[in-house]
Amino acid sequence: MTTPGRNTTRRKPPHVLANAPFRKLWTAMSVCSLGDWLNIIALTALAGNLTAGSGYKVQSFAIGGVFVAKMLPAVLLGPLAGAFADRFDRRLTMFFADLARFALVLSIPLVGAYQWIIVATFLVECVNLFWVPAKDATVPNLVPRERLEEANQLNLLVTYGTAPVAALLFAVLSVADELLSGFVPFLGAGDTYLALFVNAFAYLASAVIIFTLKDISKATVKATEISTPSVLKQIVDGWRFVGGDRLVRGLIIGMLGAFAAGGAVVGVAKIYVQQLGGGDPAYGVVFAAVFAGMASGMFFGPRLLRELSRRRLFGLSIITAGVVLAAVALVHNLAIVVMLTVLLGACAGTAWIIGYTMIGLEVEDRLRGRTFSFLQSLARVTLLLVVAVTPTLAGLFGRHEVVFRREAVYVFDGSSLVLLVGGVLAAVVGFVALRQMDDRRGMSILADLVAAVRGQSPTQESAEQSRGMFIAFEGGEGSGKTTQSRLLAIWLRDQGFDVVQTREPGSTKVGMRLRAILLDAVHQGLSARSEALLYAADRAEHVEKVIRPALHRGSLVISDRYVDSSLAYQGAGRALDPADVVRINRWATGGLVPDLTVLIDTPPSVGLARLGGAADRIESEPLEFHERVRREFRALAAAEPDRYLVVDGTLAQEQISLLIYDRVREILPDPVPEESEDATGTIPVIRD
Ligand SMILES: Nc1ncnc2c1ncn2[C@@H]1O[C@H](COP(=O)(O)OP(=O)(O)O)[C@@H](O)[C@H]1O
Ligand SMILES: Cc1cn([C@H]2C[C@H](O)[C@@H](COP(=O)(O)OP(=O)(O)O)O2)c(=O)[nH]c1=O
Repeated sequence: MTTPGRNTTRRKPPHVLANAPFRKLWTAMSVCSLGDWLNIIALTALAGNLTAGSGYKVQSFAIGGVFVAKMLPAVLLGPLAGAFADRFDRRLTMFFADLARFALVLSIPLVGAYQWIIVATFLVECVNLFWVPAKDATVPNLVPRERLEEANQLNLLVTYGTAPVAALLFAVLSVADELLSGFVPFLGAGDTYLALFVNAFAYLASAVIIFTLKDISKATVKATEISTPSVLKQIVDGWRFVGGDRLVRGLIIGMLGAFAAGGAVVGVAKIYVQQLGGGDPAYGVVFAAVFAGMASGMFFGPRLLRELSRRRLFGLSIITAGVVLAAVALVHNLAIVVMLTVLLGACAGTAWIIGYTMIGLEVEDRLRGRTFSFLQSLARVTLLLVVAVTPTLAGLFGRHEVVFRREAVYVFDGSSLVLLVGGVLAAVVGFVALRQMDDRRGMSILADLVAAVRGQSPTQESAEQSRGMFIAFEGGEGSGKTTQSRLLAIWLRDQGFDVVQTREPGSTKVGMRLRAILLDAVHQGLSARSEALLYAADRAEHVEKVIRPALHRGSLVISDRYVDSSLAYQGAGRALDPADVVRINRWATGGLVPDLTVLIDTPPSVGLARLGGAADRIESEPLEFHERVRREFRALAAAEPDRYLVVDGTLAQEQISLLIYDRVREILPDPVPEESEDATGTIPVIRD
């Protein structure tokens, strides 16, 4: 029973950060993330600087080694650590892990040798393997179920959002390091020690925060359920499930290409920047540029070129990323490289977010979860390979100078080569992804792009671009569309054309059910919007299953009613916003427009009088409704006289037919001269 006056709706739980224990954990997470990123940047820079005197090759290998040491533990030992998190107290696990990381990172400047960087990096990552599942398993204990997604998003935000912050912080600390080197005994230019100290103290700060976090209850959620099985097993299983789906295949190939392009820059940034005369601060800036670009791509990308098909934007952004990457490789100017890197990141971020959203929206439920986890494992492995392999490859290639007529020397080194090859590969991958999943095949991408840049809707597909021809009949009730479309079909078949005669609504299996709902006089309560959507749904099915395949076969398609009926009946008749009706129908039909629309213009009083039998839902609308419909049909035809034939529906049937034949004859594809038909006796076929 409810008490009057009391708010009976369940109150929304407060924001997840209002929850003090979670806020503490999140703060610790943020600090650690910042430390992690600082760690990878500082250590790769340090590895490069320590080996600076030993030549290009050694230096490249040294940097690649740090990346490998960083990534290897997760791939090799991931599943073991999850089990550990369930068996021990999570607060203490995290606390001691933080202390261990603090000590290990602090030891690096104290030892100051390359070998120790590798060992310490490997150990820090091993410790991370305990920290992360303990943290992941703690979140569901602190946060109510309905807030879990929000918590995960915040988690993701700090995991990647701290990267550009750390990179810029690194740039600042490198400058400070250099400035202070004269006064503070421990510091020297290029030793990145200041960054490592900040990194170490971030772990210490996290340890203190975690220690005060007394509310972590004993395990109710098992970390083993959260942490993933072996990465390799996930990938193999995942591919078995999703590899057969064309769309998913295209998405995954493309997203990995985007990811790898960003990874290639990160992998060789240190040596490349050094070749361009930049020091550690510049390295920090390039690193930040990749992530800042990615973040802006993820944020702005989906808002970009709204009129362009998302699938096309996806493919195009990867191709652009590839081209930009190649430009990064060839342009040896630090400032331009930084700007291009932001652009590269933005393209990669756009592709990634569009791909992610598309998996969410278009991949069937059964496959979606697997697709996401497959993608994440694969992304991790790809990143590992890319950041580890790129500096190594760069090292193998070495450094070459190209001399142009003695005046100009162009240095082409391994890092340029790797970036160039990476760019070409990314462009190819983008191209493959586009081919795999293009939803506007046969339509010019350039024209779409130009239209989208101008904020216009994409060029509509005329059936001419496929091999067949598409004629639609429109008009009010009883105007004679059915009669005339049948006669036209007979006339065309007599001439040997392959004709598909069809109508809306109800020419497909699903369409028949929709038609029953739409025209059944019993369904009086249907709202105008659902009516418009149901007609559009019927049309989408009609276009995809009947019209488009027939056009691709080269047939002539004659449809009794098409999009204009919706504009007239739902737009004008039901007074919906015409722009909305246009938009949903463009989406439903993929922009397919008839080559010719025949409007049989008949006064409603005449047409309705011709109809016998019970009126269906729409026929029984008042006369005024039908007048509005007629006016709209006429207005549509007047706006595009080239694509319409308007005939007076009160004329005699035969007269109307002749007018229609005359007009259709003009646009018939490949008219076969009568003599040749007589001569060969062959049936004319429609070709381009
Ligand atoms: N030009 C015309 N003059 C008189 N009656 C016609 C004409 N065209 C069709 N009819 C008749 O009108 C009725 C409705 O025609 P139909 O082709 O089914 O129209 P629609 O498909 O537009 O509702 C039919 O009985 C048909 O024989
Ligand atoms: C295709 C379409 C039809 N309709 C209506 C118009 C017609 O009353 C009905 C189609 O029924 P139908 O019996 O095919 O009528 P007609 O012979 O007049 O074509 O559906 C719309 O309102 N919107 C649409 O988009």
